[in-house]
Amino acid sequence: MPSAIRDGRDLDTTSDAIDDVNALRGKLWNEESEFDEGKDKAQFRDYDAACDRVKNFYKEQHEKQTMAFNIKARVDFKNRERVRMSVWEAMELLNTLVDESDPDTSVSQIEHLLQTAEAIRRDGKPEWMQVTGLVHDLGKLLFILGSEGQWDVVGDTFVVGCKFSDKIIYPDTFANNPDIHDPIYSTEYGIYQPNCGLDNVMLSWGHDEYLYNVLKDQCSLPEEGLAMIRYHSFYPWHRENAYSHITNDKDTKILEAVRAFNPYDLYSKSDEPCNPATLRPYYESLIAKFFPSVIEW
Ligand SMILES: O[C@H]1[C@H](O)[C@@H](O)[C@H](O)[C@@H](O)[C@H]1O
Ligand SMILES: [Fe+2]
Ligand SMILES: [Fe+2]
Repeated sequence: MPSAIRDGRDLDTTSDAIDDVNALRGKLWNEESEFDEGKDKAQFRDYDAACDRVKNFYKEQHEKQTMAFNIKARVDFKNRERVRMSVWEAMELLNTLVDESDPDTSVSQIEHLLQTAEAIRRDGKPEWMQVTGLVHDLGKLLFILGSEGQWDVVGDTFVVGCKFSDKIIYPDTFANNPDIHDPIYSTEYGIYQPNCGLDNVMLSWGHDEYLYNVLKDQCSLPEEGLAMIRYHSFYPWHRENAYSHITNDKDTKILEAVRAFNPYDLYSKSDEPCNPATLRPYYESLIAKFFPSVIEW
């Protein structure tokens, strides 16, 4: 393995390291993963069979994630007072949240983060991807730091500003979202140009968007790691192939990375529980390679 990847340092600044990542990308993304198949894959994300907690969550989210709300959320994000905390402190703080949108896990958030990272590590993936797994849901801190509820923090994401895709789970629950009556937002392209690319598209506000914006200038994860964070909940795109009319070639490239990450996030939910105390030294050493000791959240 090239040294820059093994050591995991300066991945965003040295072009050698970026070449190393590119050279390995094909290999990494295409290998078969070895998951503990405790639960059959078809049993995950079964929203028909989901309990009322999950159904009510999405009904509320799909009604309230309007374009107006999304603009306000971004303005509030820019103007917020920032809390300073280490990555591990953030993991511990997050542990009080029970995610109402998730039909597949009731384990604590710290366990989910460790299960994801451990599954990536077991498959021999590089350190930057392990640590991406470790932090990918830390955006749920939004709930503790100031959100309106869970509906603007967790759950799958989708595009706002154009017609809501029927590839989003429970598509009928958009019936009470005022944007479906907007003369522009309700059209296929809405405010977007054909194939403008996801960089120019507004995704529903939540833990992915928040964490991406917090970390993009405060870590040395490669572009693929940041994409895994930003788009991991964007199932209508990465699983259902929606939105090809507004995505571009750059998105097609990062889609591979997001898809490579997804099984670790989803299927590790049935793995053995992890012990945070035992794993902490290993992950603290990885955190130190990619993040400053204190992050402004
Ligand atoms: O319920 C889950 C959970 O909130 C995850 O963190 C999110 O990434 C998924 O997209 C969602 O389905
Ligand atoms: Fe998530
Ligand atoms: Fe997750």
